[in-house]
Amino acid sequence: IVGFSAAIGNTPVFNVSEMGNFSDDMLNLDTLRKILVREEDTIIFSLIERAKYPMNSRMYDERPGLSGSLFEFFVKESEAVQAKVGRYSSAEENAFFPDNLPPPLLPPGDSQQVLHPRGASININGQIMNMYRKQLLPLITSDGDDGSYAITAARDLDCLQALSKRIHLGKFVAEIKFRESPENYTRAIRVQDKDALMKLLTFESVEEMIKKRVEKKAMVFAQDVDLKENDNVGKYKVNPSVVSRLYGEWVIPLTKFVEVEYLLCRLD
Ligand SMILES: C=C(O[C@@H]1C=C(C(=O)O)C=C[C@H]1O)C(=O)O
Repeated sequence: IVGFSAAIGNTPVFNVSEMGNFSDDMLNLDTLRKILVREEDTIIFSLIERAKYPMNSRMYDERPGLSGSLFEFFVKESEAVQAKVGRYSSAEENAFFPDNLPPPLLPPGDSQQVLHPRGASININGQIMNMYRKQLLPLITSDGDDGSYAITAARDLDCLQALSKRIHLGKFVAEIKFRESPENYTRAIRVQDKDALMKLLTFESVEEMIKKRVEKKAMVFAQDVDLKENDNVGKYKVNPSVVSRLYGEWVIPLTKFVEVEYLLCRLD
């Protein structure tokens, strides 16, 4: 069952997996883009929270007896409990360790299938984990180890889940674009032309706006707030240009990668 739930402010936009109240006229690019804009806040705040702690790299080292690192153990166990409460019954949620997850305790509600079933199973969390650990973390944390592994792992998981959700929402974006222009997409899908698909789904002006907006948001969210004027100008908990780079180099390209992968199997 492939559901989808999201909200803007207090207004649910899609709440399919829980309520089954999806209607086709709610699935449009405008609405989805508003959801992506709101996800920017979640991503930036989660980065700010992680940046409170140093790198804590020992947490990511293999531990004898754990068959992996302390961090992997934390993510696997957290995902197992979240699976039981139904997290992965929503189509925008993908696990980082999807094998052997326990079933939900409650059966998923009646839910409308929005995505093509083949595309629904696309999961690029391996790539997201790699980017996050190897490239992003060193840019937002200081060197060092303060031993606070439980909280650091929890903050990492918040960042990873926020990034993963944003990037995998690309499947819904792709489905909408396909429905809005089926002839053009069908032509490219039939010959499996990835470059043509990439060109069709790309809106450069939207991407430019996003990169500027997330930098501006980071300047607002990551500043130290003080009652004295101008005391903290230029001091940020997370560097705004890193946030813009995160979007330009990783978040947007990976979202588009998901869109292309989804479209390639849209007609299977
Ligand atoms: C997500 C979309 O598709 C593409 C990817 C974008 C993104 O990841 O933010 C933005 C514009 C498009 O090039 C979209 O059109 O909104």
